Amino acid sequence: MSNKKVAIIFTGGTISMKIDPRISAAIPALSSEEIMSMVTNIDRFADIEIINFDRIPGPHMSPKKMMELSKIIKGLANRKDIDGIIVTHGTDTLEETAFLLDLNLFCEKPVVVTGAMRNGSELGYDGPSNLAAAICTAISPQAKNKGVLVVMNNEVNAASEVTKTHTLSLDTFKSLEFGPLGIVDNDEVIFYRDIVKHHHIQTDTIEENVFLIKTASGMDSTLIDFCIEKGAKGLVIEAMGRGNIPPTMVSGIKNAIDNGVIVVIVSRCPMGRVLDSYGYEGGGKTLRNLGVILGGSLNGQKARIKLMLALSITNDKDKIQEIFEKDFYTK
Ligand SMILES: NC(=O)C[C@H](N)C(=O)O
Repeated sequence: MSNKKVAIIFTGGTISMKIDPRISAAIPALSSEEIMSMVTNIDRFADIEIINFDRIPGPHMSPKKMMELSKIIKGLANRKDIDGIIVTHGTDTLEETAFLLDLNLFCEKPVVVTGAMRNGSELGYDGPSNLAAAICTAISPQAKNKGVLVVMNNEVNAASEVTKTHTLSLDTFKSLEFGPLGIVDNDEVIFYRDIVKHHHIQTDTIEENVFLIKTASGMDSTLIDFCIEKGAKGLVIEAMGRGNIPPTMVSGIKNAIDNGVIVVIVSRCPMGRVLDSYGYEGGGKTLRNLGVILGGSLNGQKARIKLMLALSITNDKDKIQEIFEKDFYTK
């Protein structure tokens, strides 16, 4: 029986880096061929097609580039000879790209995002083992129709749930609230649970004029008003707890909504969803009455990606509310 074929799109990140002795710091340096040469025995599992998209660090990734990536993946997914697709990525923004792809792709074939926490000059470079686990996932029939998956440290997580939790641990990608979907063990993927609620946003463009503001005690409306002045189309507020903000920020939210800016509320807590359960000034109920949208249990950076995609298809607040809240809120 012939091998399955996997396309690997290299975008950069620590998985592509080595330490430059002149500056004693990691920079992009490894070619995709050099990286693949360290993934030993892979020819027993799959034929690999390499696509060199870029060699940028995670913080250099942009929503525009994510959309380019999505387009390339759509093309690959339509090819009969490709069984699965892998994206290598800097871990700093990996969850944002993975989530954008998850929302934008309608693809039966496995799409897996991976990276590395240690660069090619460090002891215990984890790029090759993460790539090996990603390849095992990409060729697995069980990984079909699961949405975009993030595979690192032999854990399989859903792009819609996973977040980077640790600055240096190899075990940094966690689905804090619900746990991983599965594991890679003995070159095989084993799934333990599934995602029931998949959201999709069909678009080829992205609205970049969307800002993210985190709340902290005593903050006022200065940053919100600044975003409105700069012509923001959307605003994500990382609120406190269940979705509450300091009373001094309420005038900014009102100003934003009066100016047609779509405002989505998420929580700065790492787990749990927002709800309009508090009625005091700045509480979720007062924000809801002003017209904010509830972002469920998404973190700020993911809610921003979703709002950017939603705003590329409509400016209608009710439609965007439906995009965010369907399946998660009944009233
Ligand atoms: N581990 C990593 O990939 C972190 C790196 N700063 C990046 O995102 O490119």
